[in-house]
Amino acid sequence: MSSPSLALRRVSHAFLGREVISKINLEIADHEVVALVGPSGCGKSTLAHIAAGLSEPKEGRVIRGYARHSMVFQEPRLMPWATALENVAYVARLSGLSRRRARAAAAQSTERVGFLPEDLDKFPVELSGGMRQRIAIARALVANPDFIYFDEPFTALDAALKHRMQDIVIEASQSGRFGALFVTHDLTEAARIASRIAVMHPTGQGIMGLRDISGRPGMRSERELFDLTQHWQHDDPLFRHVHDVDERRIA
Ligand SMILES: Nc1ncnc2c1ncn2[C@@H]1O[C@H](COP(=O)(O)OP(=O)(O)OP(=O)(O)O)[C@@H](O)[C@H]1O
Repeated sequence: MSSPSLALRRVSHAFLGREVISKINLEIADHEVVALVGPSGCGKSTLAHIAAGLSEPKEGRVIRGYARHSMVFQEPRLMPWATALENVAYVARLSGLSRRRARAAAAQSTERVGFLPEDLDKFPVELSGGMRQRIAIARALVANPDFIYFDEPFTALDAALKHRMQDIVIEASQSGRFGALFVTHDLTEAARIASRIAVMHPTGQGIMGLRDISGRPGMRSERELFDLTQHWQHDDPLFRHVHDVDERRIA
C-alpha cells in the first residue's frame, strides 16, 4: 500500500490502568471502506476514537494521510436548540463557508441523504430517529471529508431504514470518494458496504485478521451477501468470536 489514508502502528490504550487494546496495526488505503467487527467490549470504539484523534493512544502511532475527516456515531448527537438545517450548516460554516453558502451546502447535503425539504426547519426533538440519523450523516458529508469514521451508526434503526442508510453510505462513498473505518456488529452490513473486513481480537489484543470482500460495494446481490456471511460464521475460524458477549472480568 503506497500512501494509506489511515495507518495505525502498534496502538495500545488503557483506561484506569487496565489495557483495553494492545498493539493494533491496521492500514486503510485511499478511498477504501474497511469494516471493523469484533465482540462487544473488545475495543472497537476506543480504537475508532483514537484513530480520529478524540483521544491519544497510550502507545503507538496514528498516521493520517487524509485531508479532512468527520464522524457518525450511534446516537446522532445533534444540537437540540438548532433546526435540522442549522445543525448541518453549522459544520459547513466551520469549514469556512459564508452563512448563505453554508445553508446552501447544508440543503444539498440533506437532499443527498433523502431528507425532505419540508422537515429542514424542524428541531431534533420533532424528528424521528431515522430522520435524526440522516441529519447526522448529512452533517458528516457537508464539509466534503475524504475520510469518515462510522461508529455503529445504524444499530438502533429498523431493518428497512438500516438498509436505506447503508445504500446512502455506499452511494456517497462512491460519488463523494471518501474512505472510511466503519465499526459494526452486523456482518451483513459489513459485507454490503466495505471492501475489506477487519476482525478484532475478543480482548483487544490486535487485529486477528482481514478478509477482502470480492465485488464492489452496492453491486453484491442479497444472495451473495447471505452466502458470504454464512461462510464467515460457519467455515472461517477468524469469525469464531465475533458474536461472543463480553464476559471479561474487570481487573
Ligand atoms: N471511558 C472509559 N473509561 C473506562 N473504561 C472504558 C471507557 N471506554 C471504554 N471502556 C472500556 O474499554 C473496553 C472497550 O470498550 P469499547 O467501547 O471500545 O468496546 P466496543 O468493542 O466498541 O464495544 P461495543 O461493541 O459494545 O460498543 C470495555 O471494557 C469498556 O468497558
